[in-house]
Order: sequence, then C-alpha cells, then structure tokens
Amino acid sequence: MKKPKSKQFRNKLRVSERETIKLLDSWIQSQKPDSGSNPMSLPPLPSNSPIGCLGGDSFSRYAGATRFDQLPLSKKTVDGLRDAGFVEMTDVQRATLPHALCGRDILGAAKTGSGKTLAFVIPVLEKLYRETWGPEDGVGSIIISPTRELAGQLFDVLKTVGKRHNFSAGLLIGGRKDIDTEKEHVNRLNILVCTPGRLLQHMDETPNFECSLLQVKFVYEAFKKLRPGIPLKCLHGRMKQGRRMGIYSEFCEQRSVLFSTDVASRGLDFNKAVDWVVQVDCPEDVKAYIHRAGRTARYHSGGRSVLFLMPSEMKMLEKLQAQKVPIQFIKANKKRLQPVSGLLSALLVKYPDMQYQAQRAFVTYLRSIHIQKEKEIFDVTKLPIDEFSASLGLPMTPKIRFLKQKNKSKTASETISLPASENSDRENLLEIPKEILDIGDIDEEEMDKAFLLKQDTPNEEEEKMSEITDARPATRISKKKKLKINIHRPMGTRLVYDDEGNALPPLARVAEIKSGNQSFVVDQGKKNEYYNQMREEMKQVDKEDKLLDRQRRREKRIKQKMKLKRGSLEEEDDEEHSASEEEATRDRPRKKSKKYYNSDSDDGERKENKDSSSLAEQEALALKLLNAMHS
Ligand SMILES: Nc1ncnc2c1ncn2[C@@H]1O[C@H](COP(=O)(O)OP(=O)(O)OP(=O)(O)O)[C@@H](O)[C@H]1O
Repeated sequence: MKKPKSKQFRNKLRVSERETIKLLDSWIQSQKPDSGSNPMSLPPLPSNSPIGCLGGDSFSRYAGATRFDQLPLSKKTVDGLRDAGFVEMTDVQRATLPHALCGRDILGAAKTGSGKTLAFVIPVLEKLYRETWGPEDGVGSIIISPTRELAGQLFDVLKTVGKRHNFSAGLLIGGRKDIDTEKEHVNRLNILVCTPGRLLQHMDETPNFECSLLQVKFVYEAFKKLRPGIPLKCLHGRMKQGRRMGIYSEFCEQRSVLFSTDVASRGLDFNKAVDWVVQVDCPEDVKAYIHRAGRTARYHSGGRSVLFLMPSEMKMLEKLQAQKVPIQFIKANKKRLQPVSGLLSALLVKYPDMQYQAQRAFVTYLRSIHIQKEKEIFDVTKLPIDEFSASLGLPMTPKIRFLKQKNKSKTASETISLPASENSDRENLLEIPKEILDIGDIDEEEMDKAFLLKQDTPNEEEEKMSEITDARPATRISKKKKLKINIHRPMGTRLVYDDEGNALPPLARVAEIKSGNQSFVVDQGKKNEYYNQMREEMKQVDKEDKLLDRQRRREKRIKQKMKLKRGSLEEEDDEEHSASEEEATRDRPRKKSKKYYNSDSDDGERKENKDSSSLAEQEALALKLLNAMHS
C-alpha cells in the first residue's frame, strides 16, 4: 500500500503547480499565433531549438511546432502522450493545437484517421488543468459524439492521454439499463463523453444537472443591468470552489444582495451578515426550507425570511405548519406590485444574447419543477407558463420539450466506479468496464433528438409531421435529411437598420430611444401589435407565394401536355416516314398507299384518301404512257 502523501508535500505540490500554470499562461499569451493564421505555413521549429522559457519574459514560439513537447502543455499531458507513443504531431494537430491552447474556437475538418481526436482532447485536458479544476468543481467539459462506438473510442483516448491528471470522467451513452446510478454520479464528473440523447436525458431528468450556469445567472445578469443601486453577487454550484469562497467572503464583508441557488443553503455560515432570505421558488421540502431560512437569524441576531408560492404550491404551507415552522401569511398588495416583465423585454431587445439565457432559464426552471417528487405541490401543468415566460421578458413562450417526452425515458446506465484511491494514477479517471461498453447500432433516436433541440421552436405542423414520419419507417430517411439540413441553416435573424445604416436589435423599430443614451424602451402593447402585424404580413406573403406557385405549376403542366402531344404527332410521322422509306427500298411493288391530309383541317386531323388504290393505278398508267412516248 502506498504511503499517503503528507499535507506539507501536498502544499508544496500545489504551489509548484500554480507556478507552472502561471508560466504556461505567460508562454501561451506571449507567443499566440495571429487569429485565423495557419501555423502550418510557418517554418517548422528546428528539433534542437530551446523550448519554453528562454529567460526573463521571453518564450519559444509554439506555432509551427512539430512535436508535442514543443507546445505549452502541462507535464502531465506530455507524459501521458509520450507513454502512449505520441511524439510527433499530425497535420491537423499542428494546425489546430496552437490556436486551441490560447482559447480560440475551432471548426476542424480532416480526413479519417488523421488524428482529430487528440486535437480536441488535449485542449480539454489543458484548459481544465490551467483552471485548476478539481473533483468538487463538477462538470467542466462535455464531449459529444454522434455514435456510441465513437464515444467509446474517445473515452479510451481520454483515459490514455489523461491518465496522469486528477480529473474524473464518465462515458454516458444510451442502451444501458440502470440510469439511476449514473444520475447519482454525473454531477461529480469533470469530463463527460456522451451521445446527444443520453446528455439530453440527464438534462431532463437528473436533479441539479445544469451545465450552462443559466438560475440563477440570467436573473443575476438581468438585475445587474437594471441597476438596483446596491452591489449584486451571484453564487451557484457550477462555480469553482475557490471562486465560491471568494464571493462568500465578499458578501460577508460588504452590504449587498446575493443571488444564489441551493448551493448556499447548506453549510455556509454567513455569520450575522444576512438580514433577509428571499425564497423566490418553492423549496423541495420542509428541510430545504429550514436550511434556506437558516442563513439568517444566526446565533443571537435577528433576521427575516420570505417565501413566494404559486397557488398550486400552497400545500407546502401545510407541510411547514405541520412541522411547527412559524408562518405569517401575507397577501401581496397588488397596488404595490411592480411588474418587471416590460423592463426585461427591453433588456432582451437591447442585449439579444440574453434572449437565449432567458429561454434557458425558463426551461431550466420548469424542468426543476418537473423532476420534483412531490407531485401534489410541484405540478408544471398547473403553473401559468405563458405568464412566467412573459415575466422573463420573452416575446413568445418557448416549447417545453421534456413535457412531451414524459414517458419516453430511454434505457441506459453503466457501472461507474469513482476513483478508488487518490494515489493511483490510473484510477483518477472513471473506469467503465470495457465489456459493457455498448458498441451496437448508431442510435438514430439520439441523433434525431439532438437535431430537434437545435430547431428552436418547431411549429405544430412540423410536430405533427414528425409524429407521422415516426410511425412510417419509409419516410423516416427524408425526415432525417430535413433535420440535418436545418442544423446548418443560418438562423433567421431579422435586421433593422437606423438612418445611418447601423444594425439594430429586432424590436428596435417599436422601441422608443431614451434620450441621451442608446437604450431602448419597448412598450408591451406595441410589441404585440408589431408581432401581429408581422404575422399578418407573413400570412399575406405566404398566400401570394402559394398562388404564384399554383400558377407556375399549371403553366408547366400545360406546356408538358402540349409537348407530349407534339411529340406523339412527330413520332407517328417519323414512324410512318421511316416505315415508308424502309418499304420503298425493300419492296417497291408493295409500296404503301399514299396518304393525304385535309389541308383545311385546323386541328391537323388526318384523312386517309379512300381512293388511294385507284390513284396508284392511275399513276402507274401515266408512267406507262410517258414511257411509251419516249420510246
Ligand atoms: N500524433 C500522433 N502520432 C501517432 N499516432 C497518432 C497521432 N495522432 C493520432 N494518432 C493515431 O492515429 C489514429 C487515428 O487517429 P484518430 O482516431 O484521432 O483520427 P480521426 O481523424 O479522429 O479519425 P476519424 O475521423 O475516423 O474519427 C489513431 O490510432 C491514433 O492513435
């Protein structure tokens, strides 16, 4: 058994790691390649050139590197690569890694087997390493693979190259039975390698599985922009532990408002710092209520707590009373209520990025209600969903996908073992027994689900269509094709320009510009009117388009008919022509009787001369006479 490392040794290790990270950061910053440049076009670094810090603030160039050890990588990654036999970089790795390491977004395409996997696995490891991501920091990176077998391969590469790091990682793919075990562990994993369907399943069903930071982040960002005149802070479980502690101590020292998820409700002792605890959503149970409210009135100091409940959640009051929680029921004075939805709509107009945050906040909140067990209190269907959406400033209620998929829960799971020992390098990554890796068929349903997620709000007709196509395998291919096309389709953004030609947010035309600054105020009525008008315009345009299309098709049909008719006439003519030629050469005496057409006939109808045989005889006779005259 390995001797546990002493606290002193661990501290020393941490300090040296922090210094290494500082050095790596300086190296990356000082030598970063120009954005959009191709490192492959630079002369390769000579193999014996010095690497890393060259003294003072000077560092070696890493764009143009040909070997992994010429890049600003952690020793853990370089060692992992070397152990696996990776020394020289492939082209795609040379082209992408210098950009990826300095935090740029990359869209890479290269032929199969060219080494794309390492081109994104290395930056994942390095990013988390330089952020000093630890087990308590939860999910830091998600790698999505279209198929289970590819996900399995990626996971193997990650395990091999990252074996010297201390991250936990998991392979989340469909096709396994017990998802509950996975749900218990997933929030403690640092790197997820998953297929889209399985990821969505966790997003829909796993409590607190939230990888986007969007209940608190939207509310916090929105209030910050509304400038309430008091410092605001935000605390959530997806924050790194160090940052969380920093916010916590700032909040204790400075008079401020802290927006927080339940992460702050347990354990954190704010001392006497908290005057009010405002619970804007219903706690999961009585225990959760007590934990939240318990952040105020610590020790001998006083404090207050207020809880907002929706009418459908009033049963929670009975539960609290049954547990002897002192409650004072307050009915809100409607005159003093100040709706914020108008202000938030204006914010969403001014900061279009926030529209997506608001949508996600809406869906995430409803999902958190949906997955609660106490259904007599938490019933999504009883919530005023449209009002809630409008209260976030959203012009339209987003579609709530998970409500429709209620009973469609897929089977899935795998045995996950968390690292058994801190001392074992190999076990620092989650081990998934290889034999239970499902490398079966490509999961079409997972792919479809992911594509559907991309389509922001499919209309009802499209949904009906997809139900029909689901039921008819023969049309399934065309459905998939359509969805694939949609994925790459540019989003339909409507741009409005001001007099000087500057692009404005979509609702700017119905907004009033506040004098002095560039902020917009959108009147709710005007906005609705605007959308109604747009809808009417679109209906009209649609009608005209359909009419035009019908006309065009009719004309085409007529043309085709005429062509066909002409074609058959010519064909017949040709046939007769060639037939008569053939016969003329083959069998002159049995020459076909001549046909005559009635030139008066407008419709081109042919009339065969009934006296054709006598005419032939007459011709023969005339010929005979002529011959006799010449002879
Ligand atoms: N720098 C390298 N040196 C040596 N071998 C490498 C290097 N990079 C990748 N490989 C090996 O090349 C093979 C293909 O790599 P990888 O699977 O990453 O390719 P890919 O481009 O992702 O392929 P696909 O498009 O088929 O998924 C693997 O066996 C991998 O171990």
